[in-house]
Amino acid sequence: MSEPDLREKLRAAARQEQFLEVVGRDEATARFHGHLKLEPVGTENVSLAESLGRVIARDVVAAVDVPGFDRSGVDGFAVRSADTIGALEERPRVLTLNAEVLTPGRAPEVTVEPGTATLIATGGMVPRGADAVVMVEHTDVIDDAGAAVRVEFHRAAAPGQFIAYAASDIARGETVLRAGHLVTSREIGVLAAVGIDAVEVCRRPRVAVLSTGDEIVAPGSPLPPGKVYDSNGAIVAAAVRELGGEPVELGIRPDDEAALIAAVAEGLACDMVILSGGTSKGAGDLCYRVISRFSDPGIVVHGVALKPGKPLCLAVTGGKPLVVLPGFPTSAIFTFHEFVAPVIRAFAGLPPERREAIPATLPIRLTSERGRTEYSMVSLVRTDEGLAAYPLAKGSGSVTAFSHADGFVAIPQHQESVEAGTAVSVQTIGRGVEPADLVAIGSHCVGLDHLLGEMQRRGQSVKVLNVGSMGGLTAAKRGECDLAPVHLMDPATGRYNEPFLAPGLSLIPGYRRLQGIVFRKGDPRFEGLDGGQALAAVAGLPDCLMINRNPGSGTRILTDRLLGGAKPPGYQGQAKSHNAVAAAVAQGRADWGVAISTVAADYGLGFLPLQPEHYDFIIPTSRLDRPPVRAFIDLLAEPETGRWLEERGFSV
Ligand SMILES: Nc1nc2c(c(=O)[nH]1)N[C@H]1C(S)=C(S)[C@@H](COP(=O)(O)OP(=O)(O)OC[C@H]3O[C@@H](n4cnc5c(N)ncnc54)[C@H](O)[C@@H]3O)O[C@H]1N2
Ligand code: MOO
Repeated sequence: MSEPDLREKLRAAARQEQFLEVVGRDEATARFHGHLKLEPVGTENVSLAESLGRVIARDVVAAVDVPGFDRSGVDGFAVRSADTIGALEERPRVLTLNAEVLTPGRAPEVTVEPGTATLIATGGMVPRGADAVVMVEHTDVIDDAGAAVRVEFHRAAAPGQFIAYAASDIARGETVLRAGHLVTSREIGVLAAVGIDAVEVCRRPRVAVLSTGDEIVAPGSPLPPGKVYDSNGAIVAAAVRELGGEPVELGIRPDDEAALIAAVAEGLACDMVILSGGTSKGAGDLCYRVISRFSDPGIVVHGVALKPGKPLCLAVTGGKPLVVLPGFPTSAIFTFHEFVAPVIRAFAGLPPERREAIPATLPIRLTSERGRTEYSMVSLVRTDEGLAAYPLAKGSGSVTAFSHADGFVAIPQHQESVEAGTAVSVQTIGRGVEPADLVAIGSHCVGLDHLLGEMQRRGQSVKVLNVGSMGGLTAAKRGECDLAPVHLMDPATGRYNEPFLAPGLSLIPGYRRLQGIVFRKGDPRFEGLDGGQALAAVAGLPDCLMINRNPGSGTRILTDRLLGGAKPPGYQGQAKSHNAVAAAVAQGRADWGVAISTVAADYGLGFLPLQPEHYDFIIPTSRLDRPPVRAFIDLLAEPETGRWLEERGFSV
């Protein structure tokens, strides 16, 4: 980059387009809603079949009775019930058969006079005079040549027996569906029953969805270094559809003011425009500036005292909402659901969402930033004492924090932490909380992913929380999981996992993963050496950068042991997973690190074996006999599992 270019970028970055005024959540909602008409954007007539998934716009009143006539519920004889009083098997009543057969759809012509009966089928119209139907099973026909056909009745009939009276299901003039009702197959059945073939539904609000940023790439394209797939566009468009709207996907626009103004103007042909990214303070954050071009009234909120979601920008122009969601995926979708979804629902004719808050206990301490109400996404697991709410502490930049969450816990603006063991209220997201058959909390491994995938294929639902080996051990001690996958080396003895067992915990041996040095293939500083030689060599190479692991991780303990107190360049770096180590080496941010062989292979890296580590399963002993746990232990022992693990570079 040329010197003038650099200076220009720096000036832009330092310009600090301030948030207008950071406001609280209620204030933000009030300002936004104050400029909007929260009602359906319009209605349209659609055919009955097309009404599936739509919202009824106007109360639907039945124009006919259902059933439309007094209808027989059985195959038998229509009678006057009084004629059957006292009928018994051994003393039947005998009635004369009328010369009419009432099949469904046939209007009766003959009145059932006293002493007579008419043959009627299920669904037939009950004739005048009759007030009951007797099942054919409880009758006998007397067919003497020359005489009128007579019928013997072996049972008395109560008045009204087996007759569904006209309008007993739906009465003409009755409201069968109310405005705001979502049409499912069941509603379609009701509409059809009252003869409706077209229905007035709310028009789906059209919502333009736009992702911004030079770094954003559409899924399906190759991903150059430093670029990011557009997940916001996809999740927002799908959420719009879920809420009864029609997304109009405008795709991705670069950080270019003119292009963005044109895109927003195009989007304003819809009922609402939603952008994401570029609303904070970065050098390329121009959405705020773009939106400020639009008036009547224009921006009403820029900055909310929430985490995630601070840079949210809410505007209204000509009655249409114009929203910039923060770029970070969890911030984007969280603020979408908090501020935008209620507006889409109203535009789509849907009533406000009913939300559920359920009590749970926080198993670990949560810290929070002062000054903003912080919403921590949590995953719920069942324990003997109720639900435990595990924070999915991946931050606003994560996609999975929101997508994997069962709900969230709010930490008030002025609180800095919530202690472990605190009772919290969890606001659930979307679906209800379904307890999984098997809960695994601990260290992640692709081998375990395979095993759990197999469990799922066999019909057992699984839930996995990757919190590291230590976190898994603690969860097992507290009875929060069925299994804790761990690889903890005792620094004193070099033994794995077993030294960490506590009373009430059992150890099920898993498999071994080969730990070693990962490096870029062809690097002459490593090629041809063995692990030990490489470790000795790097200590003396000042330009050979290491990427280290976080203290407390099994790999860090091993690395420290093998380095014997040496601290090669890069020792202070702290990647949190095998994959993060491999990515740093593959991308040249570091030259070497310690990771497992399977991950080295996935990243196309060179690998110098150091030693195997034991990846085992700690299981609360009280849960050993749970059928899903037994099934998991059995699966581990299957020869096919062993073969799969060996193929992937693990040893059993
Ligand atoms: N100096 C400050 N920096 C930041 C502040 C601040 O107050 N001062 N606020 C932080 C907060 S809080 C958030 S949230 C983010 C939001 O920033 P922007 O809304 O401007 O978003 P970008 O910078 O464009 O992107 C952030 C992040 O998200 C990725 N991204 C963007 N669009 C998409 C997409 N469509 N799909 C997937 N991922 C996307 C983008 O690549 C960035 O990694 O700012 C903090 N910074
Ligand atoms: O508001 Mo940002 O969403 O804290 O990360």
